[in-house]
Amino acid sequence: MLDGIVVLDFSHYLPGPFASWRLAQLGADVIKIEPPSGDRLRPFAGGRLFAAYNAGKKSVALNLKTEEGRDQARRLAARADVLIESFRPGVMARLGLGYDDVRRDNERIIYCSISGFGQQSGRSLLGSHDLNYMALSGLLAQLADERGRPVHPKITLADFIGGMAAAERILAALFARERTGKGAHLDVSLVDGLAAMMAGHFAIEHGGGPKTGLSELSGEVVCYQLYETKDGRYMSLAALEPHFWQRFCEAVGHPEWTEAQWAPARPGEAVYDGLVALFREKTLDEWSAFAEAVDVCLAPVLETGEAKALFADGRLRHLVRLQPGGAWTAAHGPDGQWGGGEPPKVNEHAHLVKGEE
Ligand SMILES: CC(C)(COP(=O)(O)OP(=O)(O)OC[C@H]1O[C@@H](n2cnc3c(N)ncnc32)[C@H](O)[C@@H]1OP(=O)(O)O)[C@@H](O)C(=O)NCCC(=O)NCCSC(=O)C(=O)O
Repeated sequence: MLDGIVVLDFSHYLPGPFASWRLAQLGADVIKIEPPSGDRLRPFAGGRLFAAYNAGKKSVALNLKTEEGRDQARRLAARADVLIESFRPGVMARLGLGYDDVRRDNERIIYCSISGFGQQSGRSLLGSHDLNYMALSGLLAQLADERGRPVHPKITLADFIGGMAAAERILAALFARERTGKGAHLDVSLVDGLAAMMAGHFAIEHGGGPKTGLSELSGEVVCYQLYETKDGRYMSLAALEPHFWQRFCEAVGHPEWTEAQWAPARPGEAVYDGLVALFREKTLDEWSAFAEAVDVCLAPVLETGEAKALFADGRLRHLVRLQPGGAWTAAHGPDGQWGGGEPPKVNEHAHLVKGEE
């Protein structure tokens, strides 16, 4: 779909590389501009995290603190369709690679600046990371334990939501460019991505409702709840529609619970206590088999390796990649590597600039 679209990606860590990875999956040609020391993500987890989101891209190492490096970057930018950067606001302009600099040679460029708090806000110039965005957007407070303490998630949600938002804006700008012939400067803020997710919570609270969003979805009712199994694992029951709940109650031999779909999920409440006891009668595997046999919106809470196995053997839909020509194929190799092939080595594609000299 994006065959022939060239994305020049100066970004580090996760949000920008995730955005360009999504575009690469749609067929774009992504060239990473890395400092000679490489993307800051490269050293973590033996390079595996970097590999997951950078496979299929090209790497050119440029020292942008030298005139030669900046010159080469400018020449690449003059030929690119999309440029992504995620430095602190002002960094690219100081390097002579800001939007106005690049636009002079390439007025069709779609220039995407990813930042924590936008290019111009009270916090714009402060450094920040994913945990800060989750904290400030109100999202982290929604991941609290029973005592109200925020739970530190083991995945960086703002980075990925922000990366998706960046890819979404880039696609919209490419579409607009088809109609107008004009490029654009996109100001994507990672905290904004989370604010979009929080819009429903903000609206409910603004209208005098709870600060925890919709109570039907926030763990307060028996039909939409996590239950512990005999082997200490958890099942997610999400029987929101009355027909699923009724079918569940009948399938587990408790048709008398049908009327109690919205009963509170509190110890001491008869139906809740009954469900807790019921789920403890079977193991995760036994409940998983039940969930595949009976259509009631029930699914096991899986660990990483278990989930990966489900994707890998096709029982969940594969993460897919669009190949030139339009065929969809699995985006991960047999060794469990995700993203469609090997990641580039630092400066593996140096010829992309040398060829021009
Ligand atoms: C992540 C940061 C806090 C890191 O801050 P800093 O370490 O102070 O970096 P800055 O971006 O301010 O500046 C980068 C500096 O590197 C220089 N620079 C950059 N590329 C090059 C190359 N190729 N060659 C030479 N020098 C280079 C650039 O000129 C700047 O120098 P000087 O101008 O001389 O300083 C910030 O980049 C930032 O706020 N970015 C926007 C939001 C973001 O990406 N957040 C992290 C998401 S990942 C995440 O949250 C997570 O995984 O956790």
